[in-house]
Amino acid sequence: MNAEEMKRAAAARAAELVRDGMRLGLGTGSTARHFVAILGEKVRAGLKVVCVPTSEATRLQAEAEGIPLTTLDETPALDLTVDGADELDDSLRLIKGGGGALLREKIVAAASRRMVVIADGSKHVDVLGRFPLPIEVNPFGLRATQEAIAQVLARRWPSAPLTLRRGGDGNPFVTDGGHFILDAALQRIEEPEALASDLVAIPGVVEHGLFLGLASGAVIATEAGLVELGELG
Ligand SMILES: O=C(CO)[C@H](O)[C@H](O)COP(=O)(O)O
Repeated sequence: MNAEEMKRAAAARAAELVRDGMRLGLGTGSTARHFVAILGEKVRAGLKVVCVPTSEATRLQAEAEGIPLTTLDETPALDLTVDGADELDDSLRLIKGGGGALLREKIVAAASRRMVVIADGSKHVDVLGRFPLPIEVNPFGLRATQEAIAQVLARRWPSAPLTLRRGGDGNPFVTDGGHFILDAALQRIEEPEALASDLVAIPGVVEHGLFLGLASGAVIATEAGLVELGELG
């Protein structure tokens, strides 16, 4: 199986968890895109669900698929969110935000009774951190916020690069919420919980890509087949 086939296989397994009447959170990224496509087929075949997308990109795809959408204002509690991840460990701790949707992804995951991660085997790691940690910040006071983050990181990572994410046009990448993203190349995050609480204490930090205690299960597609972690049902 190539990478796309693996993503599709993980998405198809997660789609088996969907029942009539469910309120769903729809993730963002190339793996979540497969899930939304499969869900669209089921909706067109008669499945009744309402969904909250985690990004404008996912909203557009879901609309094109004919999937009924709602908002967290109309539907503040969801049954299940299915989303991809940039990394996950055996304890279902995640790094997310490679696609820049971490803020809405985290709000939607937190509003869901269950969050199931879908990924190919390359995302499954022993220790989080090889993927640079996205940190979403308010553009106001960017430089001051960046320096405050660098000081916090320097306690454990004395020379970790902290880079403002840019789009293809060279301008700063702007999230759906109008914020910027700083990517922290940390390599190994031995204590993600401690880092998470340090980051949220910095004014200007809107959210970070450590998803801790949010995922209840994962479907990981490998060459040898599907591996399931945690609880799917
Ligand atoms: O967090 C995300 C977007 O903000 C994505 O879930 C993450 O980047 C994984 O994407 P992909 O499935 O394309 O590898």
